[in-house]
Amino acid sequence: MSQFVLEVSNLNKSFGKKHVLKDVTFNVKPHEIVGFIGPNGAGKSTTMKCICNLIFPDSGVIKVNGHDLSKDREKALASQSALIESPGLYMDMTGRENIKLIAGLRKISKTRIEEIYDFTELRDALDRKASGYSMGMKQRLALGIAIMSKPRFLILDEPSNGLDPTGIIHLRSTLEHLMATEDIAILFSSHQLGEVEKLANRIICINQGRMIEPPSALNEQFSYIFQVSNQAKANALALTCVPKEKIKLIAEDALRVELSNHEQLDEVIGLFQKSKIKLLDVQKDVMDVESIYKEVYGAL
Ligand SMILES: Nc1ncnc2c1ncn2[C@@H]1O[C@H](COP(=O)(O)OP(=O)(O)OP(=O)(O)O)[C@@H](O)[C@H]1O
Repeated sequence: MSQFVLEVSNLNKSFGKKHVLKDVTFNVKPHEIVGFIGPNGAGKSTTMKCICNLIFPDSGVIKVNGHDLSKDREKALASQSALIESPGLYMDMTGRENIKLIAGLRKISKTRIEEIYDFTELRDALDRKASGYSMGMKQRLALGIAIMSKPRFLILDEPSNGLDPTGIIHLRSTLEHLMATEDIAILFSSHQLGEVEKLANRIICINQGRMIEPPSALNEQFSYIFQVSNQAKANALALTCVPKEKIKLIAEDALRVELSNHEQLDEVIGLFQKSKIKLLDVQKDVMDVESIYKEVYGAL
């Protein structure tokens, strides 16, 4: 079993004389939510379409769940699902009929279908025609259908496009719920930088068809501020799993800790709880992604 759900190596793609993907290389690990950012025309959609086999790269290798997309297409595609551009729903059918139709084609169990009904949170609206749904409802239905066959990897191209603020908040909670309940990793592209910051646990950047190093500040997105009953003890405990330079004592009862992943967050909280340190508050340290983005890509 591969340690990655997605491996993209040296992808190149040209449209006519225009070389739009230049040696694009990155990986996605199980259970990661990776945000894919870059200005208009940078190559995000083209990369995603290559991964979904909607267009073919000129060279390079794409492996999904260890299966090479060009050599073992069926297995590679069976491990992934995608929402690219508009959700492919039947608008003159109800939400329930849309789900049942695809469930029938994919031979999905009754229990799973019930889970998907719940996942969409459409409730009574499940029996109304999809044409009357809001963008957010259509998207939840499409997401439910996308995860029905339990893919290990999900691709979302600009999932927050066209959603109002309520829809965006709902999308976030839907994706968080998805991560908590399904064995899945997600790669999503977005221009909503605030959303990327809140949703992704890693960010990858592309510019003019080339992957570029995310600025180190973006990796600090895992910084958490812990307000605790005993700062000295909490500091000593945090030092057992995080290097000294990643911990800052920022107030009498608080410390800011830069973590590498969510597992480390659980580890630190577990250590505090075991040592009976009271956690008065835990907050993700919000950073200004927009200014970092401008720094990387210049004025857009
Ligand atoms: N079918 C196509 N034929 C010709 N050029 C294309 C085609 N698809 C994409 N391109 C070009 O490839 C480049 C990358 O486009 P792509 O859609 O991948 O960028 P993007 O990062 O997704 O941008 P956006 O955020 O605006 O969606 C652009 O210059 C675009 O014009």
